[in-house]
Amino acid sequence: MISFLFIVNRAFSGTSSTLMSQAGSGPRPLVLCGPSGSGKSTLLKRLFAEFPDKFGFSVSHTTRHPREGEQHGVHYYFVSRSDMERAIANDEFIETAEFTGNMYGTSKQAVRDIQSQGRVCILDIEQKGVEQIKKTDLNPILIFNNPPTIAELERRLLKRNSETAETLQKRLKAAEMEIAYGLTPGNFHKIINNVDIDVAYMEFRDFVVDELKKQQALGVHFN
Ligand SMILES: Nc1ncnc2c1ncn2[C@@H]1O[C@H](COP(=O)(O)OP(=O)(O)OP(=O)(O)O)[C@@H](O)[C@H]1O
Repeated sequence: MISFLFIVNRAFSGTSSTLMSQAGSGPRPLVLCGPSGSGKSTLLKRLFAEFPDKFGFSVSHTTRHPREGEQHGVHYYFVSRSDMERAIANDEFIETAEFTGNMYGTSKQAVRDIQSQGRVCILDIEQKGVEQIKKTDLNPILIFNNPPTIAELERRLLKRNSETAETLQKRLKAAEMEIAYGLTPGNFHKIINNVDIDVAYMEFRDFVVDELKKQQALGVHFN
C-alpha cells in the first residue's frame, strides 16, 4: 500500500487563502462521471479495495420509506417530501433525482461529513450533478471516464445483463451527449480513456494518489 506521506519538495502554485481554506475543510471530494457502462463502479471498487480507509461515500437523502434493516443516517437519511423540497429550495443539495415517485439526493452537508472524517468523498454523479457541484464551494476533483466507442459501451451493458431494450437505448443515447460534455476542454481535470481496465485503473489510481499528495503538501489532514 502507498503511503501518502512524502517529503514536500514542490513549488506551491496556489494562493495562501486557497491553502488555508483547503487545509481547513478536509480532503477535496472526488467526482467520477461517465456514461452508464463505462466502468465507473469497476474503477471505484478497485480503488476501495486498494485503499480501504482513504475514501468514503456520502449518505444520500430519500423520501422513500426505509426497508427492513435500513437505518436513518447509515443507509440513507429518510425525510419527508416537504422537508426535502424545503432543503432543495434552500440550496442544500448538489444533485437530486426522482425515481418511481420518490426523491433522492446528495446534500452538501453529507459530503462535508465525509471530509471532516479525513476521507475523500467519492461522488459517482451525472453531468447535471457535475454542473451543480461546480457552483458550490466543495472544490471537487473532476474525472471523466471515457469509453472507447458507443458500440463498446453497448457490448459492456449487454454483457452486464442489466438492461431492457428500452433502458439500453436510453443509456446509449444519453452517452453521446455525456461524452461530448466530458471531452469538452475545461469541464474535467482528468479524462481516463477506459479501454483496457487494468491500464485505465492504473491511470486513475496514479492521478488520484498524486492529487492526494498535493493536498497533503498543502496541509490537508487525511484519515
Ligand atoms: N475497461 C473495460 N473493458 C471491458 N469491460 C469493462 C471495462 N470496464 C468495465 N467493464 C465491464 O462493463 C460493465 C459496466 O461496468 P460498470 O458497471 O463498472 O459501469 P458503470 O459506469 O459503473 O455503469 P452505471 O453508471 O450503469 O453504474 C461491467 O460488466 C464491467 O465488468
